[in-house]
Amino acid sequence: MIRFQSKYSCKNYLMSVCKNATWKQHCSSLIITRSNSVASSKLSSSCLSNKLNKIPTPKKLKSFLDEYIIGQDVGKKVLSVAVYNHYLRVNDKLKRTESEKRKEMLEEQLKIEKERLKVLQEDREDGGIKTETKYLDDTEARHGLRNLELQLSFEKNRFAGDCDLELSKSNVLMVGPSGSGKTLLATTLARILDVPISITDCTQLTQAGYIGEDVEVCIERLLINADYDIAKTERGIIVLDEIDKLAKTNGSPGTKDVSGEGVQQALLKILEGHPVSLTIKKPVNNEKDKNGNRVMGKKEETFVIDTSNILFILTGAFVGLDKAIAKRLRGNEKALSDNDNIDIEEIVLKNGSKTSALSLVTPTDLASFGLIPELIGRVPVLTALEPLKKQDLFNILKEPKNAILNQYSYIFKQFGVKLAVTDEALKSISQLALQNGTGARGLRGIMEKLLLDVNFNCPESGIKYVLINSKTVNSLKEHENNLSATNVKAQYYSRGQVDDFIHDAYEEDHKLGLELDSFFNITSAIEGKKRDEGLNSI
Ligand SMILES: Nc1ncnc2c1ncn2[C@@H]1O[C@H](COP(=O)(O)OP(=O)(O)OP(=O)(O)O)[C@@H](O)[C@H]1O
Repeated sequence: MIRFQSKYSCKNYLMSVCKNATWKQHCSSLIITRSNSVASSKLSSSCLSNKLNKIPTPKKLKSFLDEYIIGQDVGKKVLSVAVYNHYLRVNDKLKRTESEKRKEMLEEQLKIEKERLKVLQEDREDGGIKTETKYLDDTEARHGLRNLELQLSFEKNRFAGDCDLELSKSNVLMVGPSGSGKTLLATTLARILDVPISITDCTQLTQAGYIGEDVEVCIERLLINADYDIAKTERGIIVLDEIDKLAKTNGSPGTKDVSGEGVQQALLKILEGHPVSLTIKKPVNNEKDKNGNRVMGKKEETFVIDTSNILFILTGAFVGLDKAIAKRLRGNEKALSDNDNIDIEEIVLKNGSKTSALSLVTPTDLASFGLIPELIGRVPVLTALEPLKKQDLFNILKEPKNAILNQYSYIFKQFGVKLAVTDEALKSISQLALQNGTGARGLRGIMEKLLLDVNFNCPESGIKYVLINSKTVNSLKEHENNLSATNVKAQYYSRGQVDDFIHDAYEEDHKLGLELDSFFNITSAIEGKKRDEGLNSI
């Protein structure tokens, strides 16, 4: 913020520094109060427009993540710190640029004010005052000059001790089994920070010039998700999913690995931070067809996006990496299992605790897997997500803000059915998902199968309450290999059978029974009140 002593000096100054016409227009609309005039110049606010106003602390970020993501404590912590530091760095960079611009502006302004003071003094000596400077007196001009000098010296000393210090970029690599929450973590962070995000599947990418998508497509998607706002794009998050699929292959000598190593090479520049020029067709809806109907047209436009402030989060399951890590550690640690099953290897640490082998991943392991050292070097923050255990899967069904069970209960509520699922049933569902080895991703599929028949039967049928208990899940298990046999044994109740509904729920899940009891008590109390009020109003 720049303080000016008078509207005159402010307007004059802005006119002198602004070369482009729109700025001149802004200058004339500035509102300045004469006492302690503050020109909230749009010039400085434009510098700040791509700054995150308040970055939540790592602790706050983690507690936000806790509301949506079950387990993965280490991953959440690492990511919270990395993201916090990344945006501190982004803001610091912007503050420095802004400070440089301010210095230039203040220096220019000082020059102008000195000139003015000179003219004023000459006028006084001549005994007359020129019209254009009539409301500036000597004392005010001196005050203004002093104020500007103070501001300039503040700006000059602002980064005095740290002017050679440049914080380097910290992209993140997250390894972890499929369905453990890697993408969910990144998208939740973007939502908390209110920054745009794009997710690109690396298996679609190829080296420029070959059939497939060029690496720049990830920036193009981010730009689209940021509504073509360059400033917003430049502080967004890009997730490069399935990065492990880009591992170098030991193909026959002389053949080019255009979808593996070639893509890794192409990613280096954008990961490090470079301006990337994109020519894309931007939709414009101001075109009309020959019948006068408005149609969505497309206009080719070129955007230059600087990737230095974009946070890249690379994710991948790295199948087999856990076995390689366990093998490496076998000399000094004891690997629990040494078989080829789909379970992630666990390692017993010296202190006796167990951890997934993936959480002990090092850059060397990644290089042996097939990532090129230059890429690994550009992703200094490395973290691993743990395979989800049965209890985690159970919690995922029930606890997060966007819990799967809440989503289904809500759908059923839309067609007037109260859905209740016992804890025993949820445990059996978690067990099934664990056996499938698809992590939390499998939970939704199981729920879909389980509720298909119920969902088919209930709407507009007179059924008001549905109970899913362990018998229901067992009946699904019986039909496990038969996709057409969806006739699961759910319990259905009509409006008059609410007591049976609560009683059956109590039988398998006492807590659920209590919850239903109090739910129906409250509901009937509300209904009673509504009835009474209705009577009173008659
Ligand atoms: N830790 C978790 N807490 C809550 N929900 C989770 C968790 N992990 C996964 N989920 C659920 O599973 C779904 C799939 O998770 P996500 O896409 O994040 O997996 P991923 O690790 O990226 O898998 P992939 O490697 O296959 O892409 C999410 O939409 C979410 O509903």
